[in-house]
Amino acid sequence: MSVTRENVLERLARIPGPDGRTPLAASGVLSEIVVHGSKVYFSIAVDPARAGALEPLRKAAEDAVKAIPGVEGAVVSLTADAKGGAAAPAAAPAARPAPGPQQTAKPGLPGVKHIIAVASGKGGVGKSTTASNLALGLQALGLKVGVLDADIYGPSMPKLFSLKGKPKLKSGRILEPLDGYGVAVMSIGFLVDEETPMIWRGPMVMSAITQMLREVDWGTLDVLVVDMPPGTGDAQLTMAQQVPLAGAVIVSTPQDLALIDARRGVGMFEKVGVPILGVIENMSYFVCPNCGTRHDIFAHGGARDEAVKLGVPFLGEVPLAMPIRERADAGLPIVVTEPDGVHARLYREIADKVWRQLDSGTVGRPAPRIVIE
Ligand SMILES: Nc1ncnc2c1ncn2[C@@H]1O[C@H](COP(=O)(O)OP(=O)(O)OP(=O)(O)O)[C@@H](O)[C@H]1O
Repeated sequence: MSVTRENVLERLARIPGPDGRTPLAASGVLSEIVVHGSKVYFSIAVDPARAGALEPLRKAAEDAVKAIPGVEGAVVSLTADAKGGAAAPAAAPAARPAPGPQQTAKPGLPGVKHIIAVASGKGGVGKSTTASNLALGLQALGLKVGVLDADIYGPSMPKLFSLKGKPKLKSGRILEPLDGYGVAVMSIGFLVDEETPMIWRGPMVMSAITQMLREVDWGTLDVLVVDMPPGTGDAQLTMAQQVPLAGAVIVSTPQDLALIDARRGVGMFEKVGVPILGVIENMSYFVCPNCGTRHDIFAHGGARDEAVKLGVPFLGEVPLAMPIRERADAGLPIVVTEPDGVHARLYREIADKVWRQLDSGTVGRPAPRIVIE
């Protein structure tokens, strides 16, 4: 028998919702219900302050759905609703600037000092490669670092950190991150088959991210780097709103089209009050490995100009270089496997600029321009 959304709602009508009276199915807190073959996925939006108390409700809903004939698996998670987020206790990192106009106070992660996003307006600009090398660059500064692969549609961290296998369950629902060159890594790629991510949409994406953020034992971290899904659509906006971000790094290539998207990325974070830590120009130029001649294939310098125009810091240029691609694709990130090379140095310098802002609490403010009259 094939399972339908109605079967699921019928079961959920028998369980009292978060107020203890209204049936869960009618309480207006359910996300879209996704039925994929014999598996069912949905989330329940709750006030984060009540998340612990409502865990039995989550479990009851999951068990009820699993009991439907034909259902082989169900994943039900609690997700923070916007109203609840605003009422949540203010445990955000100390260095965090005052929330912007549309930003709500989101509970921070215990033990994690700063959470930063690495984002791009469009796909394929090297966001994940940059995120992994930035994380390792921060580690090279002597910091404790984690990476959360939130690119739910195309998780790359398992490959970039050469990690396979499933995270161990620590206690209850809490997972242990995997260790990639000393960095704590969590990715949806560790948890689901390659085929599965495509069905995660809208609220489901948020629910998966919330779980990976809050139900993982991150330990003590100076920085948690979140590799965002590319683009500036609803999923990205929701994530930027829900994750307690100290700031965002935007990766762009220098072409006009990529820059338009990068500008949208900056706009998206600013809209939700997340400061921009800066822009990185990736694939900025190409140095011929044979003759050493430099070629500005994509019209170099566009991202620096754009950063100046937008009034956000410019963090640095990373060239289009075969060793970066070869090592990234082989799971041997250049910052750790060629630490004395010119590329590792570039990433460390970028990491240093990011860390200085986080550590000094001057996030998102560009360096003052010195004018000589
Ligand atoms: N500076 C660079 N020099 C050479 N190759 C690079 C550089 N940065 C990234 N690449 C390569 O470009 C490809 C895309 O990079 P990556 O997967 O990091 O991009 P992305 O923006 O995260 O993509 P997606 O949006 O698809 O997740 C990879 O093969 C990667 O090795």
